[in-house]
Amino acid sequence: MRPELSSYRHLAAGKVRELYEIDAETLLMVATDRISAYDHVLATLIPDKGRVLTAMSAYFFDALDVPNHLAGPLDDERIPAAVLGRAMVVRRLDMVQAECVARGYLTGSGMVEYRESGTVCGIELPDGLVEASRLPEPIFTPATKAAVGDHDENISFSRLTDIVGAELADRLRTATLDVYSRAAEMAAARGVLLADTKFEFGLSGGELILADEVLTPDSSRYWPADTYEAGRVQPSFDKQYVRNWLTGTDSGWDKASDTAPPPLPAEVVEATRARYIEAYERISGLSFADWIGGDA
Ligand SMILES: C[C@H](c1ccccc1)n1cc(-c2ncnc(N)c2C#N)cn1
Repeated sequence: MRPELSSYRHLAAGKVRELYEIDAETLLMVATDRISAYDHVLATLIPDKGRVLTAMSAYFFDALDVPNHLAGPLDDERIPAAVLGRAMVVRRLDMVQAECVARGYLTGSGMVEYRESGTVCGIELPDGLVEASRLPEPIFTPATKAAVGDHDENISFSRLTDIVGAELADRLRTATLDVYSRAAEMAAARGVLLADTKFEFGLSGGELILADEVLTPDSSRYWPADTYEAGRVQPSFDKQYVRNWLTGTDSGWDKASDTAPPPLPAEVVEATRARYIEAYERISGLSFADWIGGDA
């Protein structure tokens, strides 16, 4: 008999995720069907988003032979029925207080910084790069962890060294770039570009452990390879329908205003759900219909 979610102490809430305590050594990380866009958590849920993103993390944890924080199978008996398929039982770790970001392409905050200084996190880049340029090689661009709702702040490797020490900073950089490169190669083989991704690591007995969600569309930028063209903002593989509707005339919403976005129409919800499933199936080669949970 599976326990009720209410039997676990709620520890933390992210924009779209929840963290619960199972016991002193074990946590339950739950992915909700919430979606965020333009720094707002939308009022409309995307059915199965939590399950798709959990399936994506589970796929990569399995495919990448990197020590990770999973403490049980994705159908572990400790997972409540209400969140089966969108929750992971994980080891409680001493989390490294930095976001470990790898970038293979120039966009987002990296592009903003490059325009101002020709560098990203203190890393000098060639002249003449434009929005979505592929970088000569992937770069490690750490950031400090922001409070929920705030933006992470990009920091230099030297600053990271001040925060976590030189030895751990070097291990974080190596692990981040290694996992990014392998995942990017896997995705590219299936026609999807992994532009950048954010990892979180923890420590257990001095060992570096890959934690949090990994290589999901919420922690990464995925672009369709067949429409890739440097020099313009690329369409998000998963959120473009939402972005286009919110910034189009039908929504009546002004992105520059401080007002909450309106609810999404059913056709945008369904198209977005389908894109999340397509991303998972294309990248993993697995069928989402075979994933656990749902109809809980
Ligand atoms: C950012 C993320 C979070 C998720 C869900 C909701 C709010 C925050 N989070 C993960 C831990 C964490 N702490 C100890 N051991 C771990 N294995 C993990 C993990 N993963 C702390 N925060």
